[in-house]
Formats: sequence, C-alpha cells, structure tokens
Amino acid sequence: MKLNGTSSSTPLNGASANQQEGVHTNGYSRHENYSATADQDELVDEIGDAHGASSVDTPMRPDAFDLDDELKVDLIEEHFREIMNILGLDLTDDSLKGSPRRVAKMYVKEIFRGLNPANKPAPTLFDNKFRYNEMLVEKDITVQTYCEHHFVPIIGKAHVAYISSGKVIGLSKLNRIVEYFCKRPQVQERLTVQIADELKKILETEDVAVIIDAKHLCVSTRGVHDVNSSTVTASYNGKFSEEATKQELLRYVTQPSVTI
Ligand SMILES: Nc1nc2c(ncn2[C@@H]2O[C@H](COP(=O)(O)OP(=O)(O)OP(=O)(O)O)[C@@H](O)[C@H]2O)c(=O)[nH]1
Ligand SMILES: [Zn+2]
Repeated sequence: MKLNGTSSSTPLNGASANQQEGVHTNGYSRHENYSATADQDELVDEIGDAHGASSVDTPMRPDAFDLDDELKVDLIEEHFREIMNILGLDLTDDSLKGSPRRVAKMYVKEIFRGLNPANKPAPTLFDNKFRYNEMLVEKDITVQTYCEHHFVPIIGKAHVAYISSGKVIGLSKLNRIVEYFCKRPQVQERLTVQIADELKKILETEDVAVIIDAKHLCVSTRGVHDVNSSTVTASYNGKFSEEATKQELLRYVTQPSVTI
C-alpha cells in the first residue's frame, strides 16, 4: 500500500543501515508496552512504500509508528520539559508545570495527527447518478497547518475543485482531506500537491484543482515580520490545465461567497 499513491526506490531522508537492522534512528528501542498489531504492520507497510519519497511525500522514517502514541507523548513531554528548563523557565510554577505534557499531547494527538495514515479520513463516495458533469468547487476551506521549518502556524483557505469521472464525493470529505494533510509539519507547496494527488486517487480522475492562499506566521510574527503578505499556491490538473476551465474556477473562487 502507498501513502500518497507514489512509489520509488529512493532512500528515505535520514534512513540508515540501522533501520534495516531494526534499531531505531530515533534512539529509542521498542517500549515494553509496544504491541505490534496487524493494523500497525499495515501502516508500516504504507509508510514503507512512501519512502518512495517522491518529493510530494512527507519525509518519514520507516519506523515512524513503532512507538505508540502514548509513548510518543511521554517522550516528547520529557524533551519539551528540557527545552523549557534550558530556557530557564521555572517548571515548579503552577501555570508552567503542565506545559510539557500539554505540548506533547497537542503534537501527537492534535496538530501532527495527520502524519499517521491511520487517521486518514475514509471518503464517502456516491455514483454520479445525477449526471452532474460540471465542475464542483468547495471554496474557503479552512487551512490551519504548521510550517515545517519553524513549527509555527500557516493559516489560510483552500479551494478544491473536481469534475466527476463517475464518482461523487461527500462534500465534508473534501474538508476532511484538506484537514488531514494540514495536520503535519508542512510547506505550502507540498500540502497543495498532497491534497490534489489524494483527490485524483479517490475520485479516479485527473480533473482536480487545488488553490491555497495562506499566511505564514513564520513570516509575520518573526523573521521578516511582514504581516500583510500571503502565499498562493495552485495545482491544476487534467481539464483544469485548460485556460477556459481554469478561468471558470477562478471566477467562482473570487466571487463573493453566499452569506446565510
Ligand atoms: N517555499 C516555502 N518556504 C517556506 C514555507 N514556509 C516557510 N518557508 C520559508 O523557509 C525558509 C527557511 O529559511 P532559513 O533561512 O533556513 O530560515 P530563517 O533563518 O528562519 O529565515 P527567515 O524566515 O528569513 O528569518 C524561510 O524563507 C521561510 O519563509 C513554505 O511553505 N514554502
Ligand atoms: Zn516557517
């Protein structure tokens, strides 16, 4: 099975001979609570193919899910406590003392939960009995993702569109697919292409487009401190590469949204 429908024999970033011998490059051996299940093995297979790491795949190690979520929370808590210690913060303070665990839970169970293919939403598909053969656009989907260079938020909107090749997807699943790929450390370009590739695969069509307009807090709240700029990325595929179809999509995206 493949994570993003891609596969190649390119070695995974950071993978070493150790991994082939079952020694984790993260330096942690399997925890005694670790229990391998068929599901977990399947996930490892999925990740395994994904090392294929076409550049669109999130760079992951093959042992990414050898540690279960509870152990990951425990380990990140320890490390984050150390970061706070190094910064000189007083961890006996009652407001700060719970922060290492809060951050650890947030990383594993909330903002980076989309690293785990087990959390990928199951798409609900219908036959296109309505014979709706025009484009469908789901616009203004909330994007809340995290810059993989600085680990601070990227916030914006995604517009996704497709033309049915016979399958119709439940509308909310479009939002959920966007959300799933957002819950990872990301660069906006990869996020855009990952969403487009997933929709192409699910909907069995090349006729898919994704546009994202987002503000990077690493650009606005630090570094260059530009609070006004935003970044637009787009992936036009199949018929959306044709100028007339692209222009139709852009018209829908730029016209004011209905208010209720
Ligand atoms: N292409 C791309 N770049 C991004 C994205 N998010 C953040 N970056 C950029 O990644 C770059 C990292 O550059 P570095 O020079 O290593 O980091 P830095 O010293 O913190 O850079 P400054 O932000 O300029 O202070 C920065 O220019 C960021 O603006 C993204 O989604 N796509
Ligand atoms: Zn950044």
